[in-house]
Amino acid sequence: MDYQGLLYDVRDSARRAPARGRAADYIPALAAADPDAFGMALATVDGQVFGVGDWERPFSIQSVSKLFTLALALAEGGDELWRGVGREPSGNPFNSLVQLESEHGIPRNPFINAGAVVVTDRLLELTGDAAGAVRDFLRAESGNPDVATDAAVAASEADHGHRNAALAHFIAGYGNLRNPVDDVLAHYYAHCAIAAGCRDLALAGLFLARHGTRADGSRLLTRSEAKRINAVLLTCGTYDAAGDFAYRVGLPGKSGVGGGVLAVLPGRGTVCVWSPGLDTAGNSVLGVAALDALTTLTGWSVF
Ligand SMILES: NC(=O)CC[C@H](N)C(=O)O
Repeated sequence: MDYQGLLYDVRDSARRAPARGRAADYIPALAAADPDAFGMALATVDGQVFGVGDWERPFSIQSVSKLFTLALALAEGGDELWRGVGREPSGNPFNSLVQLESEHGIPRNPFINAGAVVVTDRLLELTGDAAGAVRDFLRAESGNPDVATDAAVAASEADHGHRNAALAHFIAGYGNLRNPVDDVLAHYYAHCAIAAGCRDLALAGLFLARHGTRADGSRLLTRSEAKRINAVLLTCGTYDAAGDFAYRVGLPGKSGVGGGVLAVLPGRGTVCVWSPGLDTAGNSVLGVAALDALTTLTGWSVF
């Protein structure tokens, strides 16, 4: 398979998308990103990685981090996690408050902000350093020691984080946080504000394509846990656009408002694409277009 040629074809196809979207501006530190920038990396289960465009340039991983917090919290603490967070699509925007009250402070799934706050809380309880655990995992799997939190982005998030603070306090009001709200939010912002490139994220996501096995051959998750994370990614990983993402792309995937999307090709590899222009749901316009082109050209959808 000519992976490099495939990536060029996918990039050319994505670039024909009629719109570019807009960079997220509710986090001011992200607003200046060029909506036309584009990078893509494809990693294979044996650890080879191919790239096109700005595939090594670090960007703010934002909610792509939620995939790693979930995997690490399950690896450390097991199924007990699911007592505090559900596994159903929310059908609401990623930062919505509306379901929390009627559902008694148990967020719908780990990939909306409310759910990720709960997962961050559990990972903090289990490790003592939730953001550090995510950063260290990304470094280890990518082999890139430069993966780190961008302190300016984390501070910008905290300064404009009224919605997330409201979500976290609301959850705490129902007794579903075990650490002080401010500590949980600090770790949440710190893992969202990690800067990493498409190459790093594609390599770091490979454990999901390898059915739970890490780059060094050790096991992070059981085969069954990895399968389940892929299922939750497919149904909930792209917020209230998860149905459209399944329709167009047909892969488990996680997006972030920095413009990254990490998708899993089970048994085959991973793809990470980055372009900061977002659609109204908060997913990268060119990123989704590229993944659509990839699965259309190759037939690699899970369906
Ligand atoms: N969807 C996202 O990427 C949102 C993450 C962002 N850190 C927030 O809390 O709003």
